[in-house]
Order: sequence, then C-alpha cells, then structure tokens
Amino acid sequence: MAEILKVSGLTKTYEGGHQALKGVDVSIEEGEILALLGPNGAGKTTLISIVCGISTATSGTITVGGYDHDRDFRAARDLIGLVPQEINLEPFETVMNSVRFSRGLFGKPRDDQRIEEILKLLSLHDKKDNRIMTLSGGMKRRVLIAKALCHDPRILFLDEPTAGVDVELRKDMWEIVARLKETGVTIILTTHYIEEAEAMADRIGVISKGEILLIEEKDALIKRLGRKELQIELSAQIDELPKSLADKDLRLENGHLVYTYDTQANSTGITGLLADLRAAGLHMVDLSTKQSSLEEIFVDLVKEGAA
Ligand SMILES: Nc1ncnc2c1ncn2[C@@H]1O[C@H](COP(=O)(O)OP(=O)(O)OP(=O)(O)O)[C@@H](O)[C@H]1O
Repeated sequence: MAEILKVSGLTKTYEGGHQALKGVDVSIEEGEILALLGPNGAGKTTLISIVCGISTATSGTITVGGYDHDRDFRAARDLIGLVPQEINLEPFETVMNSVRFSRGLFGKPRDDQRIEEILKLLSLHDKKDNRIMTLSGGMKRRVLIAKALCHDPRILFLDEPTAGVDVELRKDMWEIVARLKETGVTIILTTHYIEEAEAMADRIGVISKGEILLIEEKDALIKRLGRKELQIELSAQIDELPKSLADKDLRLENGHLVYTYDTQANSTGITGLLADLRAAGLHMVDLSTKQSSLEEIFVDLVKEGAA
C-alpha cells in the first residue's frame, strides 16, 4: 500500500513554553484505520490540528499524498477531512445546506448528487431537508462526518468520535467507520476508549506527553494480549531460581514463581515445566493464571513514558 501521510520530527511548543509534541514521527498507509490512544493532554488534538492547518508546528515536516504541507498547503489540505470533537453546527440550517456550504468552502463546484450519496452512506438521506436542531446527538455527529467528507478527502480525521455518547451510539459510529473504510478512505481517529481502538483499528498508536510510544498492528498487539502468566505458589518460598530452571520463561515474585507463556503457541510448555519443578525438588500448592489486557499494556506504556 502507498503511504498517504507522513509526519516527521513534529514538535509544538505553545506560547508560554509548554511542549505539546516532542518529535512525532508517523507514517500512514492509504486505506488503513489508525487509532491514536492517549490520556488527556497527550497531544492528540494538537497533532490533528497541525496536520489540518488549524495550528502551526514549531518544527518538523508533513507530507500528504505526496504534497508538502508547507509548500503546497492547499493541495495537501484538500486531501484531508476533519470531524472535530465539538458539535459546531448551525441549528437553523438544513442538513443539505450545511453540507453544501462545507463543500463550497473547499472551492468545489456544487454537486448535490455527490452530497446525497454521502448522506446515504451515513444513513442521513431521509433527514436531508430537516433542520439541524431537530436531529438527535448521534445524527448531528453524522452531519459532521458528512461535512468532513463532502469535498472527497482521502484522509479523514475523527477526533474523539464517540466522546460522551452511549454504548449504542458508539457501536453505530463503529459501523459507520467500517463503511467508510470500504470506500477506501484512510481514517485516523483519536479515542480514550481502548475497546473502540480494538473494535475499529488496523493499527494502534499510543501517544503520551507529546511522544509516540508505540505504533503497532492491532493483531500483533492481540498476540501480546495472548500472553498469559501462570502463577505458581510453592509450599516453601525460595530466594532464587534453581539453576536447572534458569533457561525457562520464569521469574520470582514474592518468593513464588511466575511463568509467562503464549496462549497461541503450539505448546505452552506447562507440562514440561511442572515436571522440571518436581525434578528440582519444588512442591507447588496452588496455581492461577492471569491474562494481560490491552488496557494493561496501555497503562504500562503510559506509566513508563511518564517515568
Ligand atoms: N492553545 C494552547 N496553549 C497552550 N497549551 C495548550 C494549548 N492547547 C493545548 N495545550 C496543552 O498541550 C497539551 C496537549 O493538548 P492536546 O489538546 O493536544 O491533548 P489531547 O491528547 O488532545 O487531550 P484530550 O484527550 O484531553 O483532548 C496539554 O497539556 C494542553 O494543556
């Protein structure tokens, strides 16, 4: 797949000296969905705002669809749609007029047929002549998406698309994002919800304190999720691992043994391990297992980043 967006060495220091981005590098492939996860204040909105031209970077470069963001800003910006966090719609306007107006802002000729196609994709077509004020919160969010899509961008940024909405609406949004992906548009979304990243993304990026801590294929992360820990309580606590067990994936924790294994591997090695423990003269009195979740991986990463 071709690279559609490249961000290199991006930094942002706000007036007053706060460094919100500390050298961010991201490369996005056309057609993928990247979820950017990060705690409050991590720099997600700052990053999106710079790529969308709302804010300026202190240093670094951005290329969109081959266009340099500084030298060819109009061409680069034309390829981007932004769905902002806040609902900023004109309450008395109709859905159709509101979306038409956004298309005009990009200097595109009027094309109501195209707008109607977009409204159909977003299940909004039957509301096209309704005033915005008569729509539900979920529908208003979809109007924001229609406005962001009306100039046919190739990349769509969704900043916290489901912040503060109920579980059902969140699932509707996931469904819409899946539909958008089918049309070939590249999607970058920010979220606090790990389950949301898990449900929608091809890749997951974790950002904390202005730094990207990781960007990884979701499936690779799920493999990491597949790692489990077997906690082995011994009849007598030990101070160090017997030499015969040194090459095992074992560690000592509070005098007990913890064995890490991959649930997706052909063999977990547990049967052999138990035999080896017996041979080493260790007697176990209890066993328990613990699965590491994406949430734990995320919390650990952010904690390490803060250290
Ligand atoms: N205009 C500004 N002037 C000064 N500091 C700012 C400005 N905008 C954002 N910041 C600071 O920069 C940091 C990053 O903010 P940003 O909004 O990018 O984070 P975020 O990851 O989007 O957070 P959230 O999830 O809460 O929206 C924060 O510490 C924030 O207080």
